[in-house]
Amino acid sequence: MSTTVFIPIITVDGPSGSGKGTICRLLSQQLGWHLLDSGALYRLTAVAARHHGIPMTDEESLKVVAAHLDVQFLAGTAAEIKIVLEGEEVTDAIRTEAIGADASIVAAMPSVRQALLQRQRDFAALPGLIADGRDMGTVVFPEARLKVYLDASAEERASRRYKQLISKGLSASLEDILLDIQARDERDMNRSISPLKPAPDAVILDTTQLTIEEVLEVVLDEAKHKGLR
Ligand SMILES: Nc1ncnc2c1ncn2[C@@H]1O[C@H](COP(=O)(O)OP(=O)(O)O)[C@@H](O)[C@H]1O
Ligand SMILES: Nc1ccn([C@H]2C[C@H](O)[C@@H](COP(=O)(O)OP(=O)(O)O)O2)c(=O)n1
Repeated sequence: MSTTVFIPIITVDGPSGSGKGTICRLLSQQLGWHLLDSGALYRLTAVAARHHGIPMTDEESLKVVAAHLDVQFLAGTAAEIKIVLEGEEVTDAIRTEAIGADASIVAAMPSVRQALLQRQRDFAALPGLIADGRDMGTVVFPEARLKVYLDASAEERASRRYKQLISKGLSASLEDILLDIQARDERDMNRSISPLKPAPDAVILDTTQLTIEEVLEVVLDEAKHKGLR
């Protein structure tokens, strides 16, 4: 007789700059669970395509790139995960706004999403998984015990991104970032496949006026309610 092992999963979805990555890293540290940064897979597909000279319009070739991504997620210092693509470290290179925009374009292609689906599900392992993305609660892990949807005003999200870039010593324009965020929201929310939207059973949290610590506390409380800690 085979038994199915229950793997606890917390999904965290939401638009760019809502705080998903930050909260997911902290949750993964506090609970000691695995972490899936699904956005990184779409970013890596865009970077690999650029390396191979494939235009972001060529869905047939992009699907092949996504299906054969040669990537390793290596444990680095603290919560930092080192990402190696085709033997080259790309941890920072995949985080630019330009790659974010390309990722959002390839992510609207059904065959690219299909090619990455099983790879994402394979991250589920004991003692548990924190899954960060756009469709974690709706499509990839619909059985997750706790689903969180983080949101914040576009202006607040742009301001967070702006501060993040400036603190890294990069130059940035707040207006350009706001326009980029609005364009990405529009594409991610209105695509025909797996659009960004809260799962019907998601806990929706507007973080515009909340600190990172406050958001973490609410999510940890919800996890406790669901018997996850
Ligand atoms: N509640 C918050 N209040 C203020 N700044 C935040 C908050 N949540 C996240 N940030 C900051 O906003 C930036 C973007 O957060 P991030 O976690 O990368 O968002 P996402 O993964 O949703 O794109 C980071 O610099 C992070 O420190
Ligand atoms: N599960 C996911 C994760 C990301 N995407 C797409 C849509 C996003 O605009 C890009 C980049 O995602 P990522 O989470 O890395 O971006 P942000 O950190 O939120 O700016 O990938 C997706 O369609 N589905």
